[in-house]
Amino acid sequence: MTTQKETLQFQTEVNQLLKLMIHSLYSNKEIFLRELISNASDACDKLRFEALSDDALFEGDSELRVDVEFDAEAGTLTVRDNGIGMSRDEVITNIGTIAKSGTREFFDQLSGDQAKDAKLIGQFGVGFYSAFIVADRVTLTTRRAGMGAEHGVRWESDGTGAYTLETVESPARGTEIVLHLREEERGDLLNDWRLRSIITKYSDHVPLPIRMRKTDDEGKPGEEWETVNKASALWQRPKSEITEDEYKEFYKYVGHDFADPLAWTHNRVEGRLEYTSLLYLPAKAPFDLWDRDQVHGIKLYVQRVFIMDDAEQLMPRYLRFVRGVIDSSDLPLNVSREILQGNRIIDQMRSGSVKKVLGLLEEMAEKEPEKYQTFWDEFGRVLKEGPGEDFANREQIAKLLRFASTHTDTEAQTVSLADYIARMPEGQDKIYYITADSFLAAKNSPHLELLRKKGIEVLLLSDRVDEWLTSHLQEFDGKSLVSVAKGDLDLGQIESEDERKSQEETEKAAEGLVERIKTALGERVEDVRVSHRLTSSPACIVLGEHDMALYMQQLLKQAGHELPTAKPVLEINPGHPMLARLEGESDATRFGEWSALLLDQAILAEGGQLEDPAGFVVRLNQLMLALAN
Ligand SMILES: Nc1ncnc2c1ncn2[C@@H]1O[C@H](COP(=O)(O)OP(=O)(O)OP(=O)(O)O)[C@@H](O)[C@H]1O
Repeated sequence: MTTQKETLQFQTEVNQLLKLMIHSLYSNKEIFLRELISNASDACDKLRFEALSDDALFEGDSELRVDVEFDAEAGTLTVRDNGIGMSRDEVITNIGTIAKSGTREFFDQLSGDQAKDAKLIGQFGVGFYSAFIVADRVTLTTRRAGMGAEHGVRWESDGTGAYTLETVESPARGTEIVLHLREEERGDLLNDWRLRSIITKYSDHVPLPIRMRKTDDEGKPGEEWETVNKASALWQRPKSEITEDEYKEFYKYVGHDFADPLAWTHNRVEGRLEYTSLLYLPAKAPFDLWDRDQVHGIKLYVQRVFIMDDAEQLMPRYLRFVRGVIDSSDLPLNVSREILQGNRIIDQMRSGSVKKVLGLLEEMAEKEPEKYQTFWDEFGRVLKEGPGEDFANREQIAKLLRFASTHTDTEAQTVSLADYIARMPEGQDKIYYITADSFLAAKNSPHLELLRKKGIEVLLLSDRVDEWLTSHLQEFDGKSLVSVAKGDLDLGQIESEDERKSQEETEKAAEGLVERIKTALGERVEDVRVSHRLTSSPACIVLGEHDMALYMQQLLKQAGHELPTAKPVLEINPGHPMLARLEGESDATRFGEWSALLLDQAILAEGGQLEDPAGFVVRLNQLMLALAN
């Protein structure tokens, strides 16, 4: 049975991606085979998982495999699997559109420079479309496991804008992809030896047989099939027998990555619990890393049999960049996602694996600090979610954190908490930090004035996650972390008795001014007081110790959250000429306007938003005019 052919258009992004891929990946064209085999193997894994609860899906054939064959005369190369297959709707969504999160960011970052773009595509994931690097027409025929033979689907395209779709009779479940090779590729690729060597190079470790036809004495493919790859579970082999290259290739397969991994840890745990884990750190962050709901990269196996992908129970979110496999000897083979929830074995494997990853990072930070820095630059912001998420490992994660600080005054996050403590002068017993919505806002914050003058280092935190981090990490190595923008700034022993005295005197002398400003600002402020932290700015806003930074409040409000409005405390610097001027102002209205200006600019400097920005502008203009006269 064949229905009429329907022609459908690719999503615009697919067209763009196709063009780009053909141009920038040509020099590495043979990877198309790895991509197609990888998809085929994933499809087999999916079938195995679904069949756990419905054996009938195997349709009597549970020996999952990928076959590769070619026809030199027809100029075709075929990759066939007996995996899950796709329904018509699935073909349209999976093959005609890109539904990945991070797609927009990806297109935004493209530069037109082929080498750079090739790297980006690698990170984004090349997948099925890489077939068009070598083929000028691709025919995909598929039938979903469990559906009748009449539900086969044929998809065909020349990779330029549109594809056709028709329903076909398809007795075999799974997917067959026929590549009609470009004329100039045929000589190179339609060759038994060449294809076998590509398969061994890229897919040796795929834990599923990849077969080709046995050749006769003349090197022509015959009727019988033979397995070309090792098809064994790499992670079950002894470490000493696995080469670096094998580890790297295996990573590209499990991690769906194009580039080599940054590091890995391979462990066999024996005793009460038995499992093997092979966990990788990627070198580059994928485009959807910021999506906290992004799938997780751990494949779960039970006694070498694939169970499921993206087992989120095996890695916490703050380690969602980790890729790899965990193979358990203790779980039952018919385990389901539901069983994994709250399962004791899973919990123990998870905490063991987290320890391994943190250990790997710790060792790298210690022995290869430059390499660790590249890791931090890619994934640091994700790791910062750790102390809030993983209480048990808080100390260990805290050791791995890196920050910008006033010590270097650059945006690079290179300072560890231990570095900071090692530099603390005598008398300092706290770790000072400031959070802001940009590095410059943090660096130039008026709150740092006094500390800078005294040569006290302050960590400059400007990642979104930093407020969350500091609300969960209140202590490190017995020293509390203190925001210099919140609460009373307690400098402890750093301040001398004389300084304290002179501060008290200043406060006394300014009592009258403080009262007048308080009255003028009324309900807008919680309190007005003399500042301790300012040396060159006239005023600043201070939040309660447990209040959220103004820029964060802003963000949450924009996202539709209802927040109680915490009123700020205004701190003034009576030594500043502006305050001296204010003090001399006897006109009550003018005094009120000036006080409001002082408050508004302090809010702005904190990254807050004014309730009445137009009023602020009017007041500012009046002031400028007054000065001009
Ligand atoms: N042989 C296949 N059998 C069943 N489904 C397939 C097959 N090949 C591709 N698909 C489906 O098409 C989707 C898109 O494939 P594609 O290779 O473009 O991206 P991907 O595999 O999701 O990610 P990546 O880009 O990292 O490889 C797959 O997620 C899968 O659902």
